[in-house]
Amino acid sequence: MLNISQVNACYGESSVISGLDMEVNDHKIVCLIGRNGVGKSTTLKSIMGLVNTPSGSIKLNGTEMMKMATYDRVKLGIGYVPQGRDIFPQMTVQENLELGLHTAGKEKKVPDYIYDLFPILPEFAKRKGGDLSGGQQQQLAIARALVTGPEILILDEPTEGIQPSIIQDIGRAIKRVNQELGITVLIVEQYLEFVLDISDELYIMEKGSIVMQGKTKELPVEEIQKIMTE
Ligand SMILES: Nc1ncnc2c1ncn2[C@@H]1O[C@H](COP(=O)(O)OP(=O)(O)OP(=O)(O)O)[C@@H](O)[C@H]1O
Repeated sequence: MLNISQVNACYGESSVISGLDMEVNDHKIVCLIGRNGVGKSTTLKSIMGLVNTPSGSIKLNGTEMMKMATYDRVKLGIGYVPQGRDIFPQMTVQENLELGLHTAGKEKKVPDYIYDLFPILPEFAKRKGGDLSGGQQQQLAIARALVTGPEILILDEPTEGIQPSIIQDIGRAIKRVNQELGITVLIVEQYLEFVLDISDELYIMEKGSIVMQGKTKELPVEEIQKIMTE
């Protein structure tokens, strides 16, 4: 379980997140939503140790991560796909995946289930990452995070810049990762329809704080729509 308690995060003097509390329960798909600029990406960066977090606690299965380097958080069991995906465009699909293995200090072989989840990857193994479409790059980025063998997979806006038919494929792959591999998933998203379809639990953020949370099926959709568009 991932526990975030009373976390503050800032860029220089400017505080972006204050007193944030979140729990991501094992084997669930949890989404964090909210309008542009409310602090969703900063929340994920706080979990990964990529932003200054002067106070609070972030624990994975009881282990405090606040003072850990990003590399050690990955080793502890967190896979992270940043916004924009960060694929290395000049490296091949295969090389991008091997880089993921290297990050986790794991053996040199990409597990077969990765290719089963994303069949385009073996097909395009020798293509440069930069030559793939947005949807294909997203699949590669998720696969690269999965080869580290994470307990929890964190995705920042996986549907951004991807055409609707491919969004469905990505949604299906994320559900399989969750259901078949038992990996917990935390997603930051703006695309409400996708979120309502995929998530078990939702957190809604406004100006650096959580304003609503609960089981997706039990939350008032109209109120959420209002928060997202106001
Ligand atoms: N590197 C940075 N330096 C200074 N301010 C930043 C930096 N990154 C983000 N911010 C500011 O922090 C606030 C929260 O940004 P954040 O990216 O976390 O929001 P978000 O909810 O993920 O929005 P979006 O959907 O646009 O990605 C915004 O006001 C943003 O301008």
